[in-house]
Amino acid sequence: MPADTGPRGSAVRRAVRDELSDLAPDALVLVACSGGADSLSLAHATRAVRDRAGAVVIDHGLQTGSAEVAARTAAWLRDAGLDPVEVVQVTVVEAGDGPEAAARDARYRALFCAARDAGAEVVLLGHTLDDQAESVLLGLARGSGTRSLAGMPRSRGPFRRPLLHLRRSVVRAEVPEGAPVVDDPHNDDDRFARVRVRHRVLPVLEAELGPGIAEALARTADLARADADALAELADEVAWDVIHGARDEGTLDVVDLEPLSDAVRSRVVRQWLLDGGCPAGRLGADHVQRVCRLVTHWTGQGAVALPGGVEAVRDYGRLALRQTPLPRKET
Ligand SMILES: Nc1ncnc2c1ncn2[C@@H]1O[C@H](COP(=O)(O)OP(=O)(O)OP(=O)(O)O)[C@@H](O)[C@H]1O
Repeated sequence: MPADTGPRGSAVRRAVRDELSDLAPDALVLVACSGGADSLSLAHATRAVRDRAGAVVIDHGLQTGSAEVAARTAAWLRDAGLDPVEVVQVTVVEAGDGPEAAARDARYRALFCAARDAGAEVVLLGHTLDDQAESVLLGLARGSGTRSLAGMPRSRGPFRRPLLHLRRSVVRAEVPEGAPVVDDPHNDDDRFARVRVRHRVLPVLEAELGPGIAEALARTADLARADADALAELADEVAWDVIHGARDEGTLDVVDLEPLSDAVRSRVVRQWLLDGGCPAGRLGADHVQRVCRLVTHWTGQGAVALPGGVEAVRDYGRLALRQTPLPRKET
C-alpha cells in the first residue's frame, strides 16, 4: 500500500478510510470511475488506504470516442496500482424517463454486476457535498417531500458515497498531477437543470446568503433523511395492517385510512399502489395525493387514472384498483 501523507492523511483519504473502517483489511473495494476529477481523486485515495482496491469504468457508448476515453482512464488506473480495473460497455435503452435516467440505470446495474463478479463488497461513488446540495435544490424546485429532499443516501446495498460531506473543490484539489481528467460535456450543457443550478443558482445563493449555503443544503438532506426514515418505519407498520387487514384482498377500507395523518396515509396509499402494479418510476406524489383525496374529499364514487394503465376507484367504503379499459377502436 502506498504511504499516506501527513499525520492523518488528506481529507479524501481520511473520508475513504473512515467510510471503510467496518471492512476486513483484505476485502476488495471497487471505485466507480467516470474519468471525471471527483472519481479519479477518489480512486487515487482509495488505492492509498486499501490493500485491495480496483475500479470499474462504464462506457455508455453515447459519444464518439467514448471507448478510447474509457481505455485511457483504465490504463491510468492500472498504472496507479488499482487492480482489477475493468471497462464495461453498456447498452442504454431509453424507457420513458429520458436518456440520462436510462444511462444511470444501466450504469448502476453494470456496477452492481461487476462488484458481484469480482467478489467486491463495496463500490465507491464520487458524489460530493456540492452534488448533494444541487439535488436538494432540484428537489425543492419540484416541490418534493422529505424523501426526495433527502438527496442521495450515503450508502445503499454495495454502493457507498464517502465524499458526500466534502466540497467538490476539496476533492478536486487532490487529483494527482498528470491524471487524464475527462471533461464530461454534459457538465457544461445548460439544457440540464442540474448544470444551471451548479453554474448559476448556487453561486447567486452563495453570494446573497453566505458561503455556507451548500453545507446548509446538505444538512437539510441529512435531516430530511432522518425524518423520512422514521416516517417510513411507522408507515410500513401501518401499511401492513391496513393492506392485509382489508375486508377484500387487494382493496383498502376507507374507514382504516380516514383517521391516519396525511403523511402516513399517503405512504400507505403509495405502498398499496406499488403492490397493485403501478410502476415505481412513474408514480408521482401528485398521483398519490389524488388517490388520497378520494378518501378525504369524496363520500360516494370516484376514480383516478394512474400510470401503467391502472385506475384507483372509490366505491363508497372501499378503494380498489382496476385496469383502465382500452379505448375502443373506431371501425
Ligand atoms: N461512466 C462511469 N463509470 C463509472 N462510474 C461512474 C460513471 N459515471 C459516473 N460514475 C460514478 O458516479 C459518480 C457521480 O458521477 P456524476 O457524473 O454524476 O458526477 P461528477 O461530479 O461529474 O463526478 P466525476 O467528476 O467523478 O465524473 C462518479 O464520481 C462516479 O463514481
